[in-house]
Amino acid sequence: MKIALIQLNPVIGSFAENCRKMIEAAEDAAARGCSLAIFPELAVSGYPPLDLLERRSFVADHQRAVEGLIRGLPPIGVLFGCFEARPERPGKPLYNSVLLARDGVVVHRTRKQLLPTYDVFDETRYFEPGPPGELLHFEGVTMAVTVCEDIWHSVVDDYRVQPLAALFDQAAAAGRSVDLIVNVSASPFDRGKEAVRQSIFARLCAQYQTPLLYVNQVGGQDSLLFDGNSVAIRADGTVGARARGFAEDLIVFDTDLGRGDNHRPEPVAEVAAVHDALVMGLRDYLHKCGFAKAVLGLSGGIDSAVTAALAVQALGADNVLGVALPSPYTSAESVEDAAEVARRCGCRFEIMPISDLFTAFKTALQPLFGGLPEDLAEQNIQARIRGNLLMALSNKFNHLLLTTGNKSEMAVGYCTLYGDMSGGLAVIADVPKQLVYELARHINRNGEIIPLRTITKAPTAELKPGQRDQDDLPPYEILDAILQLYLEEGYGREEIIAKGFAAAVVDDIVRRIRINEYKRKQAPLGLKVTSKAFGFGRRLPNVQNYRG
Ligand SMILES: Nc1ncnc2c1ncn2[C@@H]1O[C@H](COP(=O)(O)OP(=O)(O)OC[C@H]2O[C@@H]([n+]3cccc(C(=O)O)c3)[C@H](O)[C@@H]2O)[C@@H](O)[C@H]1O
Ligand SMILES: Nc1ncnc2c1ncn2[C@@H]1O[C@H](COP(=O)(O)OP(=O)(O)OP(=O)(O)O)[C@@H](O)[C@H]1O
Ligand SMILES: NC(=O)CC[C@H](N)C(=O)O
Repeated sequence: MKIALIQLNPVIGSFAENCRKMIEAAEDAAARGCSLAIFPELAVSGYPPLDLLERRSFVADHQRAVEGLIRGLPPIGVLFGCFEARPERPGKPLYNSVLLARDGVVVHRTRKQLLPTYDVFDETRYFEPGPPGELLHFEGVTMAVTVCEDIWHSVVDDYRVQPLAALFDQAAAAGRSVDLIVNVSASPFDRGKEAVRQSIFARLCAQYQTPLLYVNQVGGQDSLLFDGNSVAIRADGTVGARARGFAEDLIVFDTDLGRGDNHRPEPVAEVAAVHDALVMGLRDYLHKCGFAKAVLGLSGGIDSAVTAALAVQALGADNVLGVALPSPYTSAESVEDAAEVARRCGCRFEIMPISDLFTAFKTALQPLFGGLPEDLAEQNIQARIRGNLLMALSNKFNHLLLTTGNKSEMAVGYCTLYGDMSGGLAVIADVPKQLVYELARHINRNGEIIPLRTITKAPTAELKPGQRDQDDLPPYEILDAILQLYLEEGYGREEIIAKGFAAAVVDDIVRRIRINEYKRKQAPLGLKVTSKAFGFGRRLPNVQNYRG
C-alpha cells in the first residue's frame, strides 16, 4: 500500500484555510496512487491552540470545519489529528484525537492517552486522557495508531500507561500481527530533539520489529518551531522515506517495497538546523501576524548582525531595515561594521546619531541628578533612546522591531528594560552566545555575509568609554557552560561547583539568573531552539530567595 505522510504548516484557528490545504494535499496523495494520507496532530486547528480550546465558539467552529473537511476529502483513507468534544462528566471536555475518514464517514478514532504537561506542554489543562485504543484495520493492513506523546514513554518499562504495548498485546491476543506503527505528532524542534526521536524510533523498531510512520507538524507557532522531518522507518530501523525539515512537504512510502521519497538524504548539522529553525520561526511569526517587514538596530556587533542575516533570509533583503544609532561612545569602526553588515546582507540601512538626544536627556535630568557621577542610568538612557527611535520607525512604517539579545545576556539580565529589550520578537533569545558565533560561521559558509571583524572583535555594549562585555561578565565559554548545566540540565550550585567551576562564579551567575526573572517576564517572545528556553516553558517566581 502507498501511504502519503503530509506535513503542513497550519495557522492556529484558520480552520477554512487549514482544511483547504489538507484537501488539496490529500488530492495530491490520491493522484500519486496512495490509499492512505496521514496528517499531523490537531491538523485542523493547528497545535497548540492553548486557551482557545476553552472557547465554546472555537470548539463549535472547529467541529463544523472537521465535518466540512470529511465531506471534501477525496475517496482515499485520511488519518488526521483534531480535537473532539467529550460530553461525559467528570473530566475535561475534550479529547485530543486522530480520526480516519473514508468516503465521508469516520471509520476509526484513536484518542491520545499520554497528555504532556511539562515544559511548554499543558495538555491536561484541556484534554481528558483517552481510553485504550483499538487497532486500525485498513485495506488489509493492521496499524497501531498513536498520538505524539503516546510513544514517548512506551520504552520506559515502569510507565503506568503504555498505549503502544497495549495495542501489541491486543494484536497478540487476537492472534494477528501489527503491520505498521503510526504516530501523528506536533513535536517542536530543539537542537537535541532529532537525536532523542531517533533513539525512540530505533528502540521501538527493535522491540516490535515493525515499521513506523511518523508525521509531524511543521511551522512556527509563537515561540515553538515545529520542524516536520516526518519519516518512515523500516522494521530494521533504517529510513525508508524522509520529508524535509522546516518546510511543508508530502512524501509517499510504499509499505510493500519498504521505500519511498527521501527529500532529505544528507544528515543536517545541528547549527544548520538551528539556523533553519530560526529563519522559519521569524518568517512565520511575522507573516502569520500580518507583517512583511522588520527593523532592527545594527550596532556592528555579532548579535544584531546574525539577527539581520536571519531576517534577510526569512523576509527578503528589501523587507529588512537596519539602523545604526551611534552615541558619543560608539566607535567609528562600529558604524563602519554596521554599514558593512547591511551591505553584505543587502538590507536597507540608515544612520541616526543619538548624541543630541542623549545630551537633551541629560539636560532634562540635570536638575534632579545634580552633580552625581554618570553611571548605569546614563548608560541605559542610550539604550532607551535607541529603543524609542526604533519603535517610532516600527510604528510609522509598520515594520516589526526585532530584538537582538542572546540567551546568555537574557539569563544574567545584561540588557536594558525598555531599551535594547524593546521589540516584538526576540529572534536569538534562546541562542547562547557561543552558538551565536557558530551561527555566524554557518551563515558565512558560502561567502562572507557577516564581516569577519564583527566575528573577531570583543563584544561590547559601548554604553560607556572602553566598555567590553568581558569586564562585566565571565568569559562566554564559562558563562555558557554554567548556563547549560543550570538551565537546561537542571544541575544545582553544588553539583556545578563539583564539576570544577569556581564557586564565586557559579554563585554570581545563579544570583543573576534569579534576580533577573522580572526582566525576562517583560521580554518579547523568543524563538525556542534549546531544550529549556525562557518563556512559558520555564515558570519561576519573580520573588524568591532559593540560592541552590
Ligand atoms: N525584582 C524586580 N522587579 C521589578 N523591577 C525590578 C526588579 N529589580 C530591579 N528592578 C528594576 O529594573 C530596573 C533595572 O533594570 P534596567 O533598567 O534594565 O537596568 P540594569 O539591569 O541595572 O542595567 C542594564 C545592564 O545591561 C547592560 N547592557 C545594557 C544594554 C545592552 C547590553 C548588551 O551588551 O547587550 C548590556 C548594562 O551594561 C547594564 O549592566 C530598575 O528600574 C529597577 O528598579
Ligand atoms: N550603535 C548602535 N546602533 C544601532 N543599534 C545599536 C547600537 N548599539 C546597540 N544597538 C542595539 O542594541 C542591541 C544591544 O547591543 P549592544 O551593542 O549593547 O550589545 P550586544 O548584545 O553585544 O549586541 P551586538 O552584538 O549586536 O552589538 C544591539 O544588538 C543593537 O540592536
Ligand atoms: N504534542 C506532543 O505530545 C509533544 C510531546 C512530545 N514529547 C514532543 O515534544 O515531541
